[in-house]
Amino acid sequence: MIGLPAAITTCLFDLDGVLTSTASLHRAAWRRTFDEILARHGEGEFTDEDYAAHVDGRPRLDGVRAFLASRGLNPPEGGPDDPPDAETVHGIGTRKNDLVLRLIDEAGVDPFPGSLRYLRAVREAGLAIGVVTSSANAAGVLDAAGLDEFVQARVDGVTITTEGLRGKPAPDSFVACARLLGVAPEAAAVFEDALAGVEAGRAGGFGHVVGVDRAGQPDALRDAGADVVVQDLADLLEVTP
Ligand SMILES: O=P(O)(O)OC[C@H]1O[C@@H](O)[C@H](O)[C@@H](O)[C@@H]1O
Repeated sequence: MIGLPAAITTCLFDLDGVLTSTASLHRAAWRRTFDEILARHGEGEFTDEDYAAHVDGRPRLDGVRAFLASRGLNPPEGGPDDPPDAETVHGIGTRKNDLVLRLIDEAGVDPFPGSLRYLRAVREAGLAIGVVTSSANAAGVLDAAGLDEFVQARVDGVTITTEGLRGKPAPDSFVACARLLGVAPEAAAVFEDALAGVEAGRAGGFGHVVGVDRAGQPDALRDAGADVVVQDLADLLEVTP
């Protein structure tokens, strides 16, 4: 019993905040990075609402552009070789990445216990498993969390850049992972904690979209297109669809 419609043969999981608790580390690193910029421009602090609306679930540089634009700030693009102190989109992204890698290193990476139980149940039920994340750090996080053994296909921030995919909330990364696993979107379920990710699942025509509410925003997840909202993936083990 995995709490999914019978037509679903494949599960596509977001990583940070769905399988691992690293979402809070990303949010903390973004907050520190942006607060320093905002203070210099006389702007109010970066809030959880800012994170949910502009940054969560999106590729790194999209998050930099979208959030700063929401405060009327539009730094130059710069390039991937910009140093972390450069006031460019790339420099700011690198600054945040240095910070999040340090936080991940200090805190370590653990899967949510309920997510681990759910992954085991999904595998036992014979469904395919993919991971779809905007993070370019996914390989290291999956390895540190000990989750590699479950993952049959992965589309991450590196794939998004090298293949020129549009990031969430566009459905491209989920569609690419479904294609890698050889299934149509209607046969796949999407599991997401970010509003942008839920929107991507809905936009891609996926068969079932599960919103995972880690931030106290069940209504917003439903409004973004979640078919069902749970607090923890293990809640689905109790559900009769
Ligand atoms: O900076 P990274 O590791 O490539 O991650 C990009 C984004 O990945 C998403 O999974 C997170 O929700 C975002 O907070 C993060 O900004």
